[in-house]
Amino acid sequence: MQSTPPREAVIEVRGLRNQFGPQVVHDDLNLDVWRGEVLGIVGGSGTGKSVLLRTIVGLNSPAAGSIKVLGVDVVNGSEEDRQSVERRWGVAFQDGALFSSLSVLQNVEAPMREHLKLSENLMSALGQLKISLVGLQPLACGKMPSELSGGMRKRAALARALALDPEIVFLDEPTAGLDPIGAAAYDELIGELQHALGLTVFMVTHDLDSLYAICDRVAVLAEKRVYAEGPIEMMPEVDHPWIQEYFTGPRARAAQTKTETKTDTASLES
Ligand SMILES: Nc1ncnc2c1ncn2[C@@H]1O[C@H](COP(=O)(O)OP(=O)(O)OP(=O)(O)O)[C@@H](O)[C@H]1O
Repeated sequence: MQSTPPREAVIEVRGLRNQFGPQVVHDDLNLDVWRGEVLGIVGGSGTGKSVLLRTIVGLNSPAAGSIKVLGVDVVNGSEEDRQSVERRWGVAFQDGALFSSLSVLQNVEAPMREHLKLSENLMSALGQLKISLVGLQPLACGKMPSELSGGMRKRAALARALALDPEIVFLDEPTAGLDPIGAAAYDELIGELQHALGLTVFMVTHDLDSLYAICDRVAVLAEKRVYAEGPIEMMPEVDHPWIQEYFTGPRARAAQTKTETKTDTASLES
């Protein structure tokens, strides 16, 4: 009998507290993210989803607690350790946060320029590869961020997040502002990349379609902590008003039906 290999936590958050003045956003928050999973972070508006992401990637200093990413303490560890682990993750923010004065290719090259010593030719070739990996046409390489559609900007941000071949990708509201077809295409892309590259994906989202389509697990923020975590199918059983409303409401039912129909069609085709 084959035994399942033990799960490896690539992110370990313990006793996290985030506070802005008198406002406590997180209090004793704990979370594990497993290697290779797509984890969806959900919760009502203002529950601190983005703050959690920003704290893990070092853009916000917590009031208390520890965070280990790939075994490195990114809160209390040395700057050197932090920098070494930073290269092993990529982040794509909601609005893309691309450098407006750089072309798409230059944006994707930027992390390589900062962290690697590569020739211009190699950097350009790798940049073009990442850009094609996210489904953008070669023509997009020379465009400026202001010349891109919202969906293209998100893909360009993803290409930049993939620049250093990361093990973990953080996505903040990746499908926000996309039309349903664009959002579904983006979900598919994330799913494909996750399988092909063995990525761990930490995704803050409000999008129920994404949660049903690509997330292995969800973690729900409520009451200043991770109130519930597990496969999405378990969420309707959680006794919390927001979780009940979110996961059993008409939008959740529609998203679930959509995924079931897609799975049925796929199994008929195979
Ligand atoms: N730098 C900051 N200074 C002060 N307050 C902040 C700061 N960053 C976030 N907050 C507050 O922390 C709370 C959580 O913010 P966050 O953006 O993480 O919420 P969210 O769950 O991502 O919300 P949404 O779903 O609406 O995007 C909010 O009340 C916000 O105003």
